[in-house]
Amino acid sequence: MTRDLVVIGAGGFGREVLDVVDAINASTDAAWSVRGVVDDAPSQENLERLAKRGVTYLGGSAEVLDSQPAAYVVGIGSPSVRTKVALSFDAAGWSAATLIHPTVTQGFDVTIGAGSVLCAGVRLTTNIRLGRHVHVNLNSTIGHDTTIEDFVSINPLASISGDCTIESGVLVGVAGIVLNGLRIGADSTVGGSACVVRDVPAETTVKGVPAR
Ligand SMILES: CC(=O)SCCNC(=O)CCNC(=O)[C@H](O)C(C)(C)COP(=O)(O)OP(=O)(O)OC[C@H]1O[C@@H](n2cnc3c(N)ncnc32)[C@H](O)[C@@H]1OP(=O)(O)O
Repeated sequence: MTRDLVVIGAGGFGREVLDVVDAINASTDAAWSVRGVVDDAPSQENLERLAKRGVTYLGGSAEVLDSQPAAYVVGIGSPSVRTKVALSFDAAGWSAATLIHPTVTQGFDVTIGAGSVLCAGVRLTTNIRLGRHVHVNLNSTIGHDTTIEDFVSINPLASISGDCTIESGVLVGVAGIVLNGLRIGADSTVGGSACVVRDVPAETTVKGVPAR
């Protein structure tokens, strides 16, 4: 059955989410019908990019929240912005869609929360928990027995080892590595290409090798 979908965010990740939708539809017989994209302040360039792919710009979130509820997904990389947007759509009775690119591989006993987006080439092994509205970007890997809490963003090529806990609202930058058994505290940021070798407290930015 085809379901109506609204994508929030006309920026880079919002349009990458449209690519995930296209790939799902190509592999599963038009699972989603994209009603359009919501953005409170789209650039002219991004409006032209949407028009070029034949996707309707629906307006800002306030006006769209007044329309008939559909499934929604937030294509915004920032965990804090994504949290606010998702909570407003949830409160208005919209339902979060989970989008998994057909090239994603999953092992035994993996659960993925509503609103999450897994991009091309992501690999999850076994006994993994992903919360709500988690983004796992291109070619990232998540190891065994790891928990990724709500609203986490894992950027491309990141590698989260086994037995890790990534608390809510964390951003792991492009090609970031978290060694096994570690905990990244809520709302922290791991810099691009960092290697995390010890636990990171909440609301902390770490970068470099070893990450500090
Ligand atoms: C498809 C996509 O595009 S997905 C998006 C991919 N992008 C990412 O994942 C970005 C991840 N973000 C980062 O790595 C950021 O640089 C952060 C969060 C680590 C730091 O951001 P800011 O606090 O704004 O740092 P800022 O740019 O001011 O730099 C501060 C210092 O840290 C250094 N620095 C910045 N990022 C890094 C990094 N990843 N590793 C090591 N050093 C870094 C800078 O060189 C600078 O050093 P200096 O003071 O000696 O000149």
